[in-house]
Amino acid sequence: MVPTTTLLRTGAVRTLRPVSRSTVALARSARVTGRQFSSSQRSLCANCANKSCARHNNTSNRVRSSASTIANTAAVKGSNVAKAAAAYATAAGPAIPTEQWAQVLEEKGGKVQYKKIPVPKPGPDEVLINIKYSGVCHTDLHAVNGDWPLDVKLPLVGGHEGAGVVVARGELVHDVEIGDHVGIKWLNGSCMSCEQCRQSNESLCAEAALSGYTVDGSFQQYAIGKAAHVARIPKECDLAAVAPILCAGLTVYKALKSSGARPGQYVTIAGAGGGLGSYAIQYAKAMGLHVIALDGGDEKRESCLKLGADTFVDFKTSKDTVAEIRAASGGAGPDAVLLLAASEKPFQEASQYVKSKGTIVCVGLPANAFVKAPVFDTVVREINIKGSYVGNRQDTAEALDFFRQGFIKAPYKIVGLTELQKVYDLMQEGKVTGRYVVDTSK
Ligand SMILES: NC(=O)c1ccc[n+]([C@@H]2O[C@H](COP(=O)([O-])OP(=O)(O)OC[C@H]3O[C@@H](n4cnc5c(N)ncnc54)[C@H](O)[C@@H]3O)[C@@H](O)[C@H]2O)c1
Ligand SMILES: [Zn+2]
Ligand SMILES: [Zn+2]
Repeated sequence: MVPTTTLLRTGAVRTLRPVSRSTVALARSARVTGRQFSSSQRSLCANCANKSCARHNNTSNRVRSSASTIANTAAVKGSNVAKAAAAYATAAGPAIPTEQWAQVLEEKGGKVQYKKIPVPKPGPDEVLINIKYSGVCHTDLHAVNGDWPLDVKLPLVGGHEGAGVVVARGELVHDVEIGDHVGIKWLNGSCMSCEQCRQSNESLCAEAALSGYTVDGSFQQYAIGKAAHVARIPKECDLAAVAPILCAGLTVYKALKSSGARPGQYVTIAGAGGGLGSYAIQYAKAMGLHVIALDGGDEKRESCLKLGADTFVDFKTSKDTVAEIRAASGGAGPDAVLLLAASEKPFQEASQYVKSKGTIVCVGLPANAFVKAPVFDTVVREINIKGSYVGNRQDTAEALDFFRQGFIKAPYKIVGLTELQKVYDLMQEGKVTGRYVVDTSK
């Protein structure tokens, strides 16, 4: 064991308690940044919806737009030449290679392999995205381990927090331009016509395609997304910093909304030092909540308090987490609990400390786990227990807007896509604080 450096978004390098050599190696190779965006980078076109803005009126974009217009017009005419032009509206866009680097999982429980694979072509209602950065979520590790009761595509390119630039689009896509910044999120596509889709519960669609699970995701340089579902990323947002919003940020933002917690109330966040947890602290603070962070170890304590948590409870050293959480919320217990950990214990404990009439939101997905609550308490204390699963397209837009406004500055560490396996190894050991983001160019 040797001392390591833990690099947080501030860019400060601090010596913390000893951790394993793999942490050291990864930390050394990580390019660390917490920069969201500088004011000079803010463009005039807030989210590039304004097609008459200066950015859209530059020559190259005019050429690209006219290329796609020709392609779309041609598609309507239906000639063979026209169809060929329409199928791949890249005329003035960047050259698209036929091969690319990707991390591929060949077998359940195996190691990911960094190798060259073909660049996919978008279908009529899809876009091809040059992925620049992708966050690494614990869900990606569940996919590798195959520990959920849901089949994984094999071979698989994982990843569902991919931020990049549109380089090609199918002939039915009219509202995403080549050059737009978009994100691959967990929900890659859904049928858009079933009852759940009609009610904006797209993640509950029986036909849902899941990025990096049932379809290839963002641990590759070029990924496909359904145009209707890709996240629209404002151009002023740094693509590395915004990547974790596409799952971690979106998921915890929606879960906080589902909890019904109001400004001034208390929320306990279990798993607060991890990826989802770090973002949950920031969203909760931006919503005016008091935050009680629950996680283990000094590195996570320091990170949670730095991100704005009012109290930290250490599940590894506390003699009575229930009593500590109650005390931190003034005795009555927190109004809301977000269960974000990938372990079962917090799911068994939350009903003991949540306030009467409070809400427990289950988000983490530990394998083979159960939620436990005494029926008597649940009834006479009117405890609400619910699940929350990512978010819909509107939740995505709202979560991104919190980020765009500068409220969300959780720590992330950038490493090359080549180092994905090392990130999985650290995550398996519970040693990831905040989020790792992979750079697909390295
Ligand atoms: N519901 C959804 O839509 C959704 C979306 C994304 C991720 N997830 C799931 O959420 C879980 C967390 O994902 P992540 O990327 O944040 O993982 P992560 O590994 O980054 O963080 C998990 C955190 O939980 C902490 N933890 C472990 N045991 C604990 C305990 N007993 N008490 C308190 N904290 C404990 C760990 O120390 C770690 O900091 C995963 O199971 C993932 O699959 C669900
Ligand atoms: Zn995720
Ligand atoms: Zn549907």
